[in-house]
Amino acid sequence: MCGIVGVLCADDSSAVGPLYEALLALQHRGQDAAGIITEDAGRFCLHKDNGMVRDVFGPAQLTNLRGSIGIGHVRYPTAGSSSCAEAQPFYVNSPYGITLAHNGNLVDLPTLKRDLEREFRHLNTGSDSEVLLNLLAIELFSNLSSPSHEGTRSVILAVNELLRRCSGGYACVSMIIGYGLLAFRDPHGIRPLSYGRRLAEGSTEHEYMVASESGALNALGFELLGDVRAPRRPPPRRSAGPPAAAPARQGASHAQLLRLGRGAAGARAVFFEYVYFARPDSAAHDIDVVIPVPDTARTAALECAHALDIPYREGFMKNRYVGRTFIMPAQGLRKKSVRQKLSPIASEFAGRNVLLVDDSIVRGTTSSQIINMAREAGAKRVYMASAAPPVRYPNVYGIDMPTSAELLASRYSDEQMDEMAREIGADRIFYQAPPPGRPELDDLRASILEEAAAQGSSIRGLDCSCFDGKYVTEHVGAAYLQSLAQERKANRGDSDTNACHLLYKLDPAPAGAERAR
Ligand SMILES: O=P(O)(O)OC[C@H]1O[C@H](OP(=O)(O)OP(=O)(O)O)[C@H](O)[C@@H]1O
Ligand SMILES: NC(=O)CC[C@H](N)C(=O)O
Ligand SMILES: [Mg+2]
Repeated sequence: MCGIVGVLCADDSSAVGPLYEALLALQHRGQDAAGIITEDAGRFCLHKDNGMVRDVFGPAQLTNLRGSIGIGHVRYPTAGSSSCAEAQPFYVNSPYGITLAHNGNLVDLPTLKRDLEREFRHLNTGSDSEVLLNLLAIELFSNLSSPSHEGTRSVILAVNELLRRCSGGYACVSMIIGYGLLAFRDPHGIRPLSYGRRLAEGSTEHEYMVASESGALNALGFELLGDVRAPRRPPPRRSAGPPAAAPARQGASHAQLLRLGRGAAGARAVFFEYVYFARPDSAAHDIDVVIPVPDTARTAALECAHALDIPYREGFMKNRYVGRTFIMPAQGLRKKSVRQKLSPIASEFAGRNVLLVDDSIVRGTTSSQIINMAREAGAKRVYMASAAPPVRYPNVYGIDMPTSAELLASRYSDEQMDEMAREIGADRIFYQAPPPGRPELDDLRASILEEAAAQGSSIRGLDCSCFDGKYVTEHVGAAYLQSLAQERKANRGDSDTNACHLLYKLDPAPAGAERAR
């Protein structure tokens, strides 16, 4: 998923504080690497590395990040490797200085890389975000050097051209030396990006923030102004409008940031950005207790228990020092971390029939471990429920699940649920499903769109490709998915090696930290 943030403060204020705090608020979107870049008197100050935000930034690093404007990133790798060379933001020095942080995934990467080679750009990593930055640089160069395209307009033209060239899911924040802060999203609006403002302390001037989630804005006291709009469709070649994005020029009116695009109709968010509720199931008669799989599933489990009228109990203690397992980069690490993260409270399981509720089952790593733990703790029968429907198709837009082979549900049809339950050790498995006669994803769509509208979001459609295999962009067909699978096979060893630094960080901290109190 990755988390991105951009901050534009009043001239004499420092951007690094809000950037750092926003990254902490977005930490759950990426645990692999973190980075912040600011601009100070025409120079970029950058610090990035592998690790969690608190590990990457100490007082010394934060002090060096001077300036009133900056962008930041927390990374969950979906392209290239986990190497710290691919931590973000990325930077190029021509035209001017440009830096970019990206959430999402580009499809058709080989073609874009070939194009860049032809245009004499050097790529130093396997990251698709570096490709995006170089495309932006090329387009800025051709537009900024045209005498008829001045300032903001030339930046908008450049972004429009980039949108035309790139397929996939991408939400980006960028800084251009001498121009300011820029934010844009892919034409389908697959990845989220919100923006807001607050009054600078002791001043009547506003400061602005763009972030992957409105939660980061709320946490820092920014008033939510809306989503960064996705253009209605990929704009035609060399067109000036509608603008997809606008820069906030340093020294110029901050209000320019408000012109962050038009025409959000059709914006399409990916369902994984939302938590939703499971419906009661007819098999509720012998369930004694509903137990959530912390953290994300709590809301779904609570609603499920309420609807089934069965007691809700917190049956797992969560180790607060272990992060999200699904976004860890290697299967061995994910498996080990589920055990480190959750431990069963025996009295909640002993002699009971339990319904474990999770928000989703993807590879089945969490469910198989959790079910095992529930049995070890003395549960009589263990049922497993997923608030999301079966995840059967790869995600190519910024979630690291590029092959169907690794997805538990892809190995079983709707008629083979008992076999699937056996694979993960459950007595039965339940998925969110529509009432008879209703199209499969209707309820799910309706509930997410209702909640999004209540939050003032402009989302009108959802990318449900993981459930139905329908991809909204071009280039994603059987051949493309096949090539991703081959690439994944070739790179598997890589990702396990790169996970070592995370194992190191996860292991020693918890016990020591607790004892120190
Ligand atoms: O079937 P899997 O491949 O295991 O993936 C699904 C699990 O991963 C996520 O949890 P995660 O530990 O990442 O985060 P959380 O603490 O927010 O629930 C999600 O909430 C499920 O529990
Ligand atoms: N999860 C993401 O959004 C990843 C961004 C980018 N594709 C990377 O791998 O760094
Ligand atoms: Mg979970």
